[in-house]
Amino acid sequence: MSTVRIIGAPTDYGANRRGVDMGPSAIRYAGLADQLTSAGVDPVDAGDLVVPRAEERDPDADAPSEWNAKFLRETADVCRRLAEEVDETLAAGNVPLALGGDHSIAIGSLVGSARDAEIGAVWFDAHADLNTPSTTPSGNVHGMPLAAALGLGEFADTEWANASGLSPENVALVGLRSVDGAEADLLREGDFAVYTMSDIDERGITAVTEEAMATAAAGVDGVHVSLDLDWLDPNEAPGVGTPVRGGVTYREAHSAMEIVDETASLRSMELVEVNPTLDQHNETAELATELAASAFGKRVI
Ligand SMILES: NC(=[NH2+])NCCC[C@H](N)C(=O)O
Ligand SMILES: [Mn+2]
Ligand SMILES: [Mn+2]
Repeated sequence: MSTVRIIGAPTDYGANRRGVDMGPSAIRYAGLADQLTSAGVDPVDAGDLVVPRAEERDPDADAPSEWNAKFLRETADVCRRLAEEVDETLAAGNVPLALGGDHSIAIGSLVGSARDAEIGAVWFDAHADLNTPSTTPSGNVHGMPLAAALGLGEFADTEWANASGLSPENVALVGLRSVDGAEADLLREGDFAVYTMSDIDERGITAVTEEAMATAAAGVDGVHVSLDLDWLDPNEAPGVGTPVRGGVTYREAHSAMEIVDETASLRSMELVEVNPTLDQHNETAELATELAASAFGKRVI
């Protein structure tokens, strides 16, 4: 039985709306450990990383002055510690499951997962999260983690560049429907495997997810699955800070996570962007726990 180590990263530094730092608690209270147990894995809870309150900090401290990236120093600090936890979890032969927090924590998951291995990544998200401090429309780092972990643009000068055994040919983005101008250029020109909602409409979630997982897994040691809850339609997942209409349904989401399990290449995973202050009766957190269970092998019979 594999052991899944839960690591909470209660940040909201990277998001425009506060409250996503309560995600790890909400996901635990929604029954994450029981769901994982019912999936046939053994959950171990590593607790939460210590994350200072945003109120204690200056959003612009230490970042190069021309950079539009709020709380970058704080985000870097959390991600450094998360990367360490993820790396140690893998070294012990276990599977890390990080709980956000906003999506900026993915920098830490990706860097940690890729520290001693070549990895791929599948990004289930309405957004591409490929902005950099010069292309971001918002200055919110949760719109930048994939660019940061790949060392794109200004991120080439940071500790993350070349630190990671992750390259664009092994990155698949699934469910896109809100992409900024510079991100669209990157996706058109780059080596990424890109699946918009239209591709899901045309080809079906099963074919798209199978191809995404196969592309991410090709020639590498394993795949990091990053699940941003705003990937789902806001009707299913209202508790997120940047909802976008037209997302995947409840059943499509489960179907995709079942394929993640069947591909048997899952190395590390994260559940991000659950914001309890925007949720209804914790249902988005509950959904996150169910989807994790599907990804780790839960079936009806
Ligand atoms: N992880 C997320 N929810 N990202 C939303 C990003 C929104 C927008 N593209 C931005 O860069 O500000
Ligand atoms: Mn998103
Ligand atoms: Mn995201």
